[in-house]
Amino acid sequence: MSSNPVPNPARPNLAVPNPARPNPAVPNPAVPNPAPPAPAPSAPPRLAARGLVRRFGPTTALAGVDVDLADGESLAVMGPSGSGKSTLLHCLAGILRPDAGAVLLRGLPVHELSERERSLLRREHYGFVFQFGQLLAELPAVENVALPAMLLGTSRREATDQARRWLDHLGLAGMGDRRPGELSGGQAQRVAVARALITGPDVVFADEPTGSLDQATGHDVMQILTETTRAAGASLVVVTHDATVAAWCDRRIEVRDGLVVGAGVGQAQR
Ligand SMILES: Nc1ncnc2c1ncn2[C@@H]1O[C@H](COP(=O)(O)OP(=O)(O)OP(=O)(O)O)[C@@H](O)[C@H]1O
Repeated sequence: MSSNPVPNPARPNLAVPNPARPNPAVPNPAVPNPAPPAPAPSAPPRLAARGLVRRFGPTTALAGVDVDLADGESLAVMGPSGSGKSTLLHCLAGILRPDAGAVLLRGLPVHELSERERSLLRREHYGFVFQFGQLLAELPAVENVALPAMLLGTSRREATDQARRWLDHLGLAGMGDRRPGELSGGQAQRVAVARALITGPDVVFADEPTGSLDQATGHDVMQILTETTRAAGASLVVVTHDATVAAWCDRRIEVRDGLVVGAGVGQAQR
C-alpha cells in the first residue's frame, strides 16, 4: 500500500440505511460521554446473521448460525479452536461470503454484494483490530491511524490531525512518530484501536485482540477497546477463547462445531 494514498474520488454510495450515524469525532475525554440511547424496541439489529453456512471443502465451518448485534452493543464470540469463530467474524465482516444464509447491515444484504462492494463497505463502515495489530511496519503510528481516513477522502492534513487526537485520547501522546517496532504490544494495540475508530465505523471487529499480550496489558486493551468503541457509537464483535476477555463485552455466544450452542451476558452488563 502506498504511503501517500490518493483520496478515492469515486466512493460509491452503498446505501446502507444509517438513521443515526454517530459523529466520528474523537470523544472529548474532558466531557463524560453519555451512554448511547437504548435502541427503540422495534429497531432492527445493526448487524444480523441468519442461517449462516460456510464450508471449506469437506469441512463445514459454520452450520447455520444466527446472530444479532444491536446499536452500540459488544458481543464476544467464544469457543474452542476450530469451532468456527473466525469464520463467523469473517462472514459478518463481509470478508468471506457465506455459502448460504444472510448477513444484514441495517438491513442491507451484505452477502449479496460483489467482492469490490464488500471491500468498500468494510472500508466505510467497519473497523478491524487483529491479534498482532497488523500495523504497517514502515509507517509511523500517526500515519497508520490516518490511513483509513485518507482512503475515504479526508485530506492528509486533516486525517493526521484526527489521528493525533485519537492517539492522545488513547494515552499515546507524543508517540505518533514511532514506528510499530518501537512500540510495546499494548501500545501497538492502542494504535490499532485508534485506526479502527478514526472513520466512525458502524461495527468494529476484533479477532483475539489480546492474544499476543500478557494478562494485565490485555485487560488495559480490552478496557480501551470496549469503552472507546461504545463512546464512538460503534458496535463491537470480539472473537476470543478467553473468558476474562469476553467478560468485557455486553453479551457472549459460544460456538461449537459451527453452531451457536450457548449465550450469556458479560460482566459489562452486570
Ligand atoms: N481457509 C480455510 N481452508 C480450509 N479450512 C478452513 C479454512 N478456514 C477455516 N477452516 C476450517 O474451518 C473450521 C473453523 O475454523 P475457524 O478458523 O473459523 O475456527 P476458530 O474457532 O476461529 O479456530 P481458532 O480458535 O483456532 O482460531 C476449522 O475446521 C478450520 O480448519
